[in-house]
Amino acid sequence: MSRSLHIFNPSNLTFPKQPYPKPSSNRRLPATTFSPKLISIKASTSSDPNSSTSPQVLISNNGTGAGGILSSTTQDYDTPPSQSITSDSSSIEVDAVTEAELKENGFRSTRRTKLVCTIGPATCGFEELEALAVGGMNVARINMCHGTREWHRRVIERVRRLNEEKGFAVAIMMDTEGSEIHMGDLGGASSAKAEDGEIWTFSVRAFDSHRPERTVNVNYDGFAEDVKVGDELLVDGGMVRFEAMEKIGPDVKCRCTDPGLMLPRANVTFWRDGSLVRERNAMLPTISSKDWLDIDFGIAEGVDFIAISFVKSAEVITHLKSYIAARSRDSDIAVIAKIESIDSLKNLEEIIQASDGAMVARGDLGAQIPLEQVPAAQQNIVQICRQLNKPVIVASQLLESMIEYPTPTRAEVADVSEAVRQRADALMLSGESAMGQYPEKALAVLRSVSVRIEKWWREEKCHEAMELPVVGSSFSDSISEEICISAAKMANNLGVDALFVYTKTGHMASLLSRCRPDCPIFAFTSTTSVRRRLNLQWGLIPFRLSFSDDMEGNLNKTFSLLKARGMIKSGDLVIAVSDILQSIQVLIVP
Ligand SMILES: Nc1ncnc2c1ncn2[C@@H]1O[C@H](COP(=O)(O)OP(=O)(O)OP(=O)(O)O)[C@@H](O)[C@H]1O
Ligand SMILES: CC(=O)C(=O)O
Ligand SMILES: [K+]
Ligand SMILES: [Mg+2]
Repeated sequence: MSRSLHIFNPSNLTFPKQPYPKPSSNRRLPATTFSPKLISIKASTSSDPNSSTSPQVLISNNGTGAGGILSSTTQDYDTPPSQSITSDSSSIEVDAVTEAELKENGFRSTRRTKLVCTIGPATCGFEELEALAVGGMNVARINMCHGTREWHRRVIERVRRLNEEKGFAVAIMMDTEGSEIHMGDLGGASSAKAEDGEIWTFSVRAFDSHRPERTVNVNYDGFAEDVKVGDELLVDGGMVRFEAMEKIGPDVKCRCTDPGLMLPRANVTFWRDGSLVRERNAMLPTISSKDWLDIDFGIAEGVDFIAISFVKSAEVITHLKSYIAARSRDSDIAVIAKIESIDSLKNLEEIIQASDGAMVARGDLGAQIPLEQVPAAQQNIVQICRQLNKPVIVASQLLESMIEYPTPTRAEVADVSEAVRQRADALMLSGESAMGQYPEKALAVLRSVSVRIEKWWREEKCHEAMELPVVGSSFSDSISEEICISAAKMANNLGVDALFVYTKTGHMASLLSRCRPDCPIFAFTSTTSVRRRLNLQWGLIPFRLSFSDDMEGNLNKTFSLLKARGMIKSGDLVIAVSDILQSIQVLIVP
């Protein structure tokens, strides 16, 4: 398939304009206090290791306020990171886009699927980044395959400034290059067109300034030795194909068999007798020496996620996690395993278990397994992630034609719909937002398709009965899981407007998200970095709020702050859980 072949381009069709107002920096309003009316169902438990009491369920209907039943306090969470807790305890932080969406469309129709945008030359400016944030970008991804560290540092700085000045909580994901084979940077050209039958030279020689015509450099020194005449070369996962004709020292002469556009640093794989050749490159380390430098850069910059390319085993993830833990004592960087190689499919469960999340990196995956196997792999990865309670991103070519055209193909819309229907946590734009002509339009398509499919799914009431195995290792963890499963079920049965979760580390929020309830989940956390990280997870609307161990006080404060901003109203029905008190509370907003 060629990137340049698009049969249908209806330029008169447009997607809906941004429904959101421009973000405002006036985000804080003073609190007023009042008591909520409370119907409480409480599973009172103690996680005190010295206590032998087993959990008991107390059901009470108490219209007088929250105080009476909220007695026991548990401390089963980790100590919260000390950094970035704002001292202003009378405020709540939520971004202007979410706030506007809640006010305009109500709780029910907020978008649950999260959106990741790869930042590149088309979107690296402050205004373009702001437009993406306004358009619903939850996570900005920087790909260390491209650009310099200085370039990436400036992008990170701008996203930070956007968060600080405009109240967004856009998280930053750094994606490593990995040590797979790729082409050089095309000497600064934005792309190179290969036509059918043309002879191109793939060379391990580095070209300083002048790149000879129809010649590309390959980054792997063993390339010319490993390739055999007759092998098939796939550029960019098969977007362009060649056949190896002749080897001359460091050069391999190849004939183009499937024409198309080659992008700088596109990946290269070679196939022999219908299967991928994994000779010496299979021995290359998952994390190269350049990747380690990039990881140090990511830690120093305090990125929220590090995505590791071409993961082969769980060990590399465990190793990286301990490296990060030793280097960055108070910031907690989540490690995302990119599933894009045959080896990662073989060790899928262990890899996902060891990681903080996964990415279905369909671009490279489709160059390593036959294309027709990619959809089944995607469904399997999404399902395992959900079962193991790890966020999952579906990535690559979701709206590929929008790199060039302002409207997607019907097939692309169907593909996005399928990922939403599978209830993946997040969808990702790659070239569409990094170097495409219509980044904001592509984001608007992801947004509108997500909202539409989610609504259809709720209307159809097609809750899949997915078995959710126990993921926690301690008894206290199991209690939290049961509470979240029950709270989500109650929320669906009672048709409540929102689930509230007060969480220090974000764990309780992720357990609720895993249940994929009908209503949105308002996640209150006291830490800015936890708030940003929760932005990757399905259905969570993360707020920053300082809260105490007194749940009655927390609820009063939250209701008054949200009411004052018009984000909830009297009579709304809410279910609240927390990692402070192991209970489920059903509340009517007073
Ligand atoms: N920082 C950047 N500078 C220049 N171009 C970029 C940058 N980031 C992305 N791009 C362009 O956008 C395209 C798509 O981006 P994407 O992040 O999906 O990378 P990729 O090279 O396809 O590889 P992978 O996602 O497997 O790491 C790239 O091929 C490149 O042309
Ligand atoms: C995202 C990515 O790395 C891929 O699809 O290959
Ligand atoms: K990468
Ligand atoms: Mg890849």
